Amino acid sequence: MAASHPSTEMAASPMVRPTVQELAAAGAEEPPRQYVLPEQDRHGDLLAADEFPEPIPLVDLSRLTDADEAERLRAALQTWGFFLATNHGIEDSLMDAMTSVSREFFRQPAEERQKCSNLVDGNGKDYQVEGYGSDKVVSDDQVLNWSDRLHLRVEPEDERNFAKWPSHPESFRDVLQEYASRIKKIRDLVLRSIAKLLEIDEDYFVNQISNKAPGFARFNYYPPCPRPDLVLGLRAHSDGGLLTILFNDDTVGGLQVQRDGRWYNVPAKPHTLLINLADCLEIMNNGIFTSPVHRVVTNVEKDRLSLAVFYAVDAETMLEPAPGLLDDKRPPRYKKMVAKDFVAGLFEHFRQGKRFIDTLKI
Ligand SMILES: O=C(O)CCC(=O)C(=O)O
Ligand SMILES: [Fe+2]
Repeated sequence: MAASHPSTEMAASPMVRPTVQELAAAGAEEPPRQYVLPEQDRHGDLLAADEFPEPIPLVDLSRLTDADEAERLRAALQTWGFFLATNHGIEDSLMDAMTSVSREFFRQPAEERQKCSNLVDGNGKDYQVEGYGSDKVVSDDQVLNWSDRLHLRVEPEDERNFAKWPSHPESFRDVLQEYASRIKKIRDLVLRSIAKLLEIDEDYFVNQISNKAPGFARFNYYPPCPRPDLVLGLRAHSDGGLLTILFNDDTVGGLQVQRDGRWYNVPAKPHTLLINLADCLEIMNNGIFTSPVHRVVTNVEKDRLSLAVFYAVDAETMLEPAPGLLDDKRPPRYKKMVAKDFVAGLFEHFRQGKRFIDTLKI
């Protein structure tokens, strides 16, 4: 089942337990039972998903002012809710540096990684939103994801908490800061282009992002798994915020997207960015473009890394369809809700394997 997964995580009382990376390194033949999906949710093997149908939704960001490229964006969003961005202006060298510092972080010995732990005082009872760790256990019947992550706030800039940012490799901080400042521009370009497609004020969505609105970088690390047929690297979900910019491993597949009840392997291309709509933007555009449900499967041999940056709105923002999209013939399709209540609902629904946005549909 699909859930909306928030960019921040549930406050809870986790048990101290090995990270998935440590489990994988220990070489067990079977994943521990907490990771094993109920039978009806298993996905057989990687072939359970179809190959991605042509054409792959590629959008050239340097040409978005051209009508034909804007139409490609519309087609991609209508069909998939995401696209692969080319000519986004970030040099290959910066993207390669981002990959390399991320890899280096996860390659360090566990004690080094734990210096960024999200557990408060390492006591295993309290944890903070930012930092390194795996899923938090909040109930006995929770099915855990076969992945670990490093979760860091990148927006607003003055709320970056460098105490949680890795100090090794040394360049990590500079590279992430540079990358974050570059993709923020891409965020605004894409939000403006979407508003234009919808024929509303070009700045409508950008203006929903106040200077307090959070942006989180989430480095996902998926270790190899001895039984990829039994687990998911990341359970089916849609992203809870406004827009997500994903920098995906182009050498190891695993991301799948759902359309009309079927799963498709999402293609990855070197040095492209995958940009997807998230739930709050689905509400704001009154469901014309929807937030895609996706998941990650693992494989026996290779580890996989991705970097998702989630852009959200400020807690006090009212989530509602843009007034410019409503008239007698186009009534609102979603109930209004303050963003902080939406985020609170996300947590609970994600835990239950449901999408909170579905409960707002009129
Ligand atoms: O690892 C991926 O490709 C996707 C990650 C993702 O969906 C997420 O972090 O929300
Ligand atoms: Fe996601």
